[in-house]
Amino acid sequence: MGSFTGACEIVEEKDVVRLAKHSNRDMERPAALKQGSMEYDIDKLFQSISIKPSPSRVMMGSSSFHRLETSSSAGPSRTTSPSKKSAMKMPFPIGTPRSPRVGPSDSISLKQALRDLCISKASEMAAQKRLSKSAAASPRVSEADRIKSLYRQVLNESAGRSGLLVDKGKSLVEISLTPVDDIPSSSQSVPQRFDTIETEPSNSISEPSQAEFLLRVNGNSSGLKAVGYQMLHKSNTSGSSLSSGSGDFEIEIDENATTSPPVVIEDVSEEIDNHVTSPPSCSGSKVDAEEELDKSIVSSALDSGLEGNLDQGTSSGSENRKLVLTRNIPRPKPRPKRKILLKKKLRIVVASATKIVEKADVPLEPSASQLLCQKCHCAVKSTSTENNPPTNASHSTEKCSDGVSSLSKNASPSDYSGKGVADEQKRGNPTSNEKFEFSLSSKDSIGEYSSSTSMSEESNLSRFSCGNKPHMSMDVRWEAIKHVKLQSGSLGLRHFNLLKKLGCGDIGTVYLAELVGTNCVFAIKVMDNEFLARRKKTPRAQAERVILKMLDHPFLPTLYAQFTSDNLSCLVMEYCPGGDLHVLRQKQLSRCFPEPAARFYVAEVLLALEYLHMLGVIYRDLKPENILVREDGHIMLTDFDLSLRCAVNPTLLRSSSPPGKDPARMSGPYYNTSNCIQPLCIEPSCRVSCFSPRLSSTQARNPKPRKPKRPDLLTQQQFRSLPQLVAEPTEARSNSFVGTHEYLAPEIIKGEGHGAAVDWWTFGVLLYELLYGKTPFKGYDNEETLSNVVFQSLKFPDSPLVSFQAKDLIRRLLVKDPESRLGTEQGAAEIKRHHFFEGLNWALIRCAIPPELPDIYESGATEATSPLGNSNNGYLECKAIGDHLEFELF
Ligand SMILES: Nc1ncnc2c1ncn2[C@@H]1O[C@H](COP(=O)(O)OP(=O)(O)OP(=O)(O)O)[C@@H](O)[C@H]1O
Repeated sequence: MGSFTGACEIVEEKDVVRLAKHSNRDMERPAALKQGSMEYDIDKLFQSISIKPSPSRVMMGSSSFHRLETSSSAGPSRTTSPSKKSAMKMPFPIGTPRSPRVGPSDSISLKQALRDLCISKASEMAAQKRLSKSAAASPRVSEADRIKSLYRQVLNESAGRSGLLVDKGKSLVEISLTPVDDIPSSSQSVPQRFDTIETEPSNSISEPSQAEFLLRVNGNSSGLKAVGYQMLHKSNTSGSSLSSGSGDFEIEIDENATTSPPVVIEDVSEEIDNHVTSPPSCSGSKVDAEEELDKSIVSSALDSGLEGNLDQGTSSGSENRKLVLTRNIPRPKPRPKRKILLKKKLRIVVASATKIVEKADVPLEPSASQLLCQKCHCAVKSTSTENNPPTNASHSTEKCSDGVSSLSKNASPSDYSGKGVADEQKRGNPTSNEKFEFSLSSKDSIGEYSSSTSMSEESNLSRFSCGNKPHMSMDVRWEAIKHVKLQSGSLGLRHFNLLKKLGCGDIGTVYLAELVGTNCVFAIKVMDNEFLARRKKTPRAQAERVILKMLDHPFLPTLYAQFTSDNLSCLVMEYCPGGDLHVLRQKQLSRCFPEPAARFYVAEVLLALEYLHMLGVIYRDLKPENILVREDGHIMLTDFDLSLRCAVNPTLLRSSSPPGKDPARMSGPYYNTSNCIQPLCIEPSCRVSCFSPRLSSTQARNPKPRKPKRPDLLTQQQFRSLPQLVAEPTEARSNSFVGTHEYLAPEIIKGEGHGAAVDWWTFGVLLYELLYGKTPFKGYDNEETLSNVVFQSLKFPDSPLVSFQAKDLIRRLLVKDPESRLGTEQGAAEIKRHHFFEGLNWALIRCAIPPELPDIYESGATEATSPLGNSNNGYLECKAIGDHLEFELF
């Protein structure tokens, strides 16, 4: 292009327009050219060009023109030249501008030709420019596209999840995000954030005509996303919801809720709207443009009145950061009423979430989750130290008919011996886990597993494995154990001073132990794994451990930790200083409990059994020896190695004849019609007597229908006619020969298969023993005892005097046919309704004053002997050999 002496620029369209606009000259233009068209503009431009070419120059111009034409068609040299900055700019040879009217006609035709060329070139370039503009996506276009695509994404997501209606045509979402450095890509993060909102129950979010989501998060940028999610999630779990009928949602999330005052959030949607629709000030690369957009939208929101600081790199925890999700649909100006209402609702959501965090954070530093999980993790962690992790000791679910020595109804009493069972076992019951072993005394537990409708060892446990023990959550012993674990990494026997041997059972020895450096005492059950394996009792130990992990009930033991030290499996449990009911009964005058005391104990046992059954655990080893007395005089049912785990299917019974009217079960004259078992009748007082005076016998014989004290309370009759939820393993069956001779249910002895009803049989035996000081079918020896259980009818001694109600309950429980036994059909609820428990406030029995308080064992940490120490006060049968402990377990 050096042939041209001068250069003008064909400038961009708008400049041309500007030029044309500002030209004061009266220019000729072809009539065909439309004003405002490009041709018109070029023509106008050329009118301002004065060309006076010499012939040579004309030639040159022609050749140049030719070249120009060529290049315009093919354009390799020009368009591909790297030296050209822009295809938009084309040097063009011109001379000093002169009037177009001056000059010969050839110059006019040249001018005309040039004008035509320029028009076509300009059109071409304008087209190219348009193309390149759209490809490069000018910020303004990209904003709109991006926002639209985000909106579509969001709406699609939300529509898919919560059934929100998507009005693609009208709705537009502007999403202003927190600092860009938090969010790598807005298109990635936005749906995620929105998702957290949409995880709320769909029915709680109604489609608003105008919706505005405003999340404010106080916190640093790194934690922002997680906190936001977590809190929303928690608010979800807390049952609160984001709801709006009006369309405005405002959520304030304050990470430092305790320190930061609530922030007033104002409506910024309008400002954001304005910003989005106005072109950004400048643009660099596409990414820059998007970042800029994000920043500018947020800053626009801030400028418009939002409090806070969006300093991206330097924000501190105390600074407020805002996360604005605005779903913006054209709407009338703000409606403050709605907003206030919703703000309140949503604050509740966030407040509840915050509360959870605060609560979790309070007790101990490093984190809430640590504390929350500690209660379960203490066991979990200890498990990790186990040398022998639990194996799957699942029992088959099929019914085994030959698993035990089954006694036919015609069998002679002499056949009722454990030997037969043992022989059967030896013959090889493939489903049996354990050999039958004779109990040494009629009160020793018999443990022999056969088949059963039980669950696998660890199956169904996951829901408990991370469970807390809410009723013991304030127990300092959790903290003590956690502290030791944190310090030492794991818990072991070395952390305990063994103070005293509490008792020795079939599978282990129980010690009173003090956690070193604390005043916390525990009962540690120590089991020798080798011994268990040799005696094939490992499954029993595992069963017990699994069940203990599940429990969280005031009348059942709390398992604080479990670990294996030196091949010794240890269960760290709550210590009961009151001994067991067997010992306690021996201490009573005439070796039996007064009826109120017996009623108190069996009532608590009944609640424990009910809970176990609901968990799908059939206890199977009820006896006074396994009922321990806590420090506060209440009971604790222990020893689960013979328990059976099985599935429990809660069923809703709707009976036309209320259970209380069942003639087979409830026909006794004392069967009460007013026992209060519904929570509505609970009186809100603590330390109440859980027994109220019974009806006098005349009253009882002629029970009058009682008026409910309050009209809003259901009468017992009405209550009974309501559907009843039965969550008992009523269908469970086992053929194992387990239990204690004097307590064995007839169906176990007969080997007919047994279920949860065995616990109601043993419950009857227990009540009998507590009241009479002996079991009902005790024979000269075990054989005779078993025979009596199956054949002998129930008799009551003349002394001590026991109420009719007590005898009636015992009679109904000690029904030999399990199908007719009280409790078989509806579980504990049936038994609770018996007249014997009339007036008992079941819900508050744990607050009732127990019959007696035990003498508390003074642990005396200083007197205690550590198993690793030198001194031995005679309590312990263990000694330290280096780092190892030697136990005399049995
Ligand atoms: N938490 C506890 N607090 C106080 N004493 C306890 C505790 N747990 C168990 N004991 C005592 O230890 C003795 C043996 O405990 P346990 O019954 O658990 O052993 P076991 O081997 O399972 O017995 P079993 O032969 O009945 O299966 C019990 O008689 C009881 O007196």
